Amino acid sequence: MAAALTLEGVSKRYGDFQAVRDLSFQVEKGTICGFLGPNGAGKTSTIRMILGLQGASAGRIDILGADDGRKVRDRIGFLPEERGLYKKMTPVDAIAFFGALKGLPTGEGRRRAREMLDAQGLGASKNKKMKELSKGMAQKVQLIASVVHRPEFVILDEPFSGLDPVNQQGLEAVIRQLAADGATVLFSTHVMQHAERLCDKVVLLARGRKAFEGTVAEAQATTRRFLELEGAIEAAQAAALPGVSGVEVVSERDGVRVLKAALGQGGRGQEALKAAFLGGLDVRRFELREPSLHDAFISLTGDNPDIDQSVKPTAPGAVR
Ligand SMILES: Nc1ncnc2c1ncn2[C@@H]1O[C@H](COP(=O)(O)OP(=O)(O)OP(=O)(O)O)[C@@H](O)[C@H]1O
Repeated sequence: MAAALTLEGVSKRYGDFQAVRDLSFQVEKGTICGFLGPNGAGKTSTIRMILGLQGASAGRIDILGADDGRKVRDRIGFLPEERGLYKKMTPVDAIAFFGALKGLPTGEGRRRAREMLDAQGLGASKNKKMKELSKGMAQKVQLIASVVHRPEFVILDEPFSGLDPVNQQGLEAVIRQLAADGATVLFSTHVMQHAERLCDKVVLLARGRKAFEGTVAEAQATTRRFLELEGAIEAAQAAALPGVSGVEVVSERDGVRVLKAALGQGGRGQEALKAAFLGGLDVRRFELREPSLHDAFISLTGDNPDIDQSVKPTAPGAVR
């Protein structure tokens, strides 16, 4: 499959601080790629380099056949992390305005705006002022504004942040539809569940370095299955079960613990359960669990994606 985006050995320095290190990955045409990592991992810096909004300190970027995102800006749709549309505009005007910036005639922009707002359940708000919309509605409008010109490549920086679960689901549907219509989508997030459901490929970033590139299933296969056990069981008793390579106490109440027992490579836990019952352990509940992408991230990087990795840059005069 042809690549819509290729990064080769890309790095970004802000003064003495290295935000992105030797990053290489590809996004194939027509696929959905999740760009995943904690806050501060370097996602926004990379996206800005892809768009040509800031130069790379080293390395090469090819987007839609161009060596600079600015050369193909009309073929790209971008939802920035910082949101905000002109408060006094109506959604239709705002969307048409952004379309016009990408070369879409205003009349056509307004027509598409109405159609897309209707499809997103925002028909009743079409002619309100932006400042009268809820945050979730405004975010949907901004997403529509970023894709109204039907770009070949859509880049969304943390598109799920600030949305309630219903709107998050709606956004997942929009992203799927964009790819079904032939667009290539790259979105950043630190919430692994969205990527788990949506992505053909994920690129995991930790402290500016790539920790993994591949499918969600491939990422999950790098980490082990585990048994979740509940009962009056000591961690040491669980650790002694056959095939168990490590035990974590998830919770404990009145001597009843929930334990997470990691299984060795390929382990299915039958031996451990058999030994637990034969040994008379007080097992009240057990479950064989597949690792989530979140588990895979932790095992691949040693980092928790929920923990902010932002480090204050030491360079004098460096500004975000
Ligand atoms: N213009 C800048 N000058 C100096 N340091 C910067 C600048 N932009 C980003 N950084 C630093 O680079 C690191 C990576 O930031 P970046 O915004 O790329 O991460 P991120 O993964 O997108 O996180 P977030 O989701 O919080 O934006 C952070 O430590 C940040 O403080």
